[in-house]
Amino acid sequence: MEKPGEIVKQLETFVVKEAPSTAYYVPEFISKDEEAYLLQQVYKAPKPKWTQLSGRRLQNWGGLPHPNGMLSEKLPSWLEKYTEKISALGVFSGKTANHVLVNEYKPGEGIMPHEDGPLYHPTVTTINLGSHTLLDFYHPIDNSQQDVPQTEKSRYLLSLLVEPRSLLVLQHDMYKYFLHGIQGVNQDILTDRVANLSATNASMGDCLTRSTRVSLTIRHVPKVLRTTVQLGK
Ligand SMILES: O=C(O)CCC(=O)C(=O)O
Ligand SMILES: [Fe+2]
Repeated sequence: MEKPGEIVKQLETFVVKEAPSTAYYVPEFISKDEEAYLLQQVYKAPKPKWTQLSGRRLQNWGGLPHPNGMLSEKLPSWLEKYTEKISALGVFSGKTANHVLVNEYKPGEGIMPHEDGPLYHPTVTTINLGSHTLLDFYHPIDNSQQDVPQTEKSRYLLSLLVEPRSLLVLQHDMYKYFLHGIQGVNQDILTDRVANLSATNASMGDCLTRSTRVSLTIRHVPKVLRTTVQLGK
């Protein structure tokens, strides 16, 4: 048995050594059948479950994270299987993930560089479905560097190639210090800035065409309201 809060040994072998601390990249974390099943479940959700944003649409499962605490909702069993499997890797300090954000990106869509903020345990785990993407990492804006232009280009650090069926785990500086985003493009040309390239099926110089990608972003929200919802009272 693992001690609570300890990262399991198997996960340590998947650390991306070419990136700052800490990114784990696990190719083929789930099978093709599991991928098809998860996509089927995502697309079974009723239309109002989707929120359309600019550049992506999303489903929120588990409750809405809030500074005063999340009114937590039980996850559906098709997600619970994976929140439990991933939590058993020890990435949430012995706690179990209680929140899942499903993001869908069509080719050409993406997400602006951002931080995930203080409402979550500082670990994000992502199961990737349907298409690859490149997740790009950026230095935060440094206001003391007034003479150096602070553009996305100058702040860009590296990218991680996430392939379908892979698991990505980000902690420490890769979660807390660097910003992450996805460019809204149709194709990705792989350069030597793809830090996990040697752990993927791709090679330097490859041009990968995006199709629709669905990501399951699995996290732990520590602050939960201890409320029993009583209907009809
Ligand atoms: O789709 C992804 O992998 C990234 C999503 C993300 O950054 C977020 O939901 O905060
Ligand atoms: Fe994010």
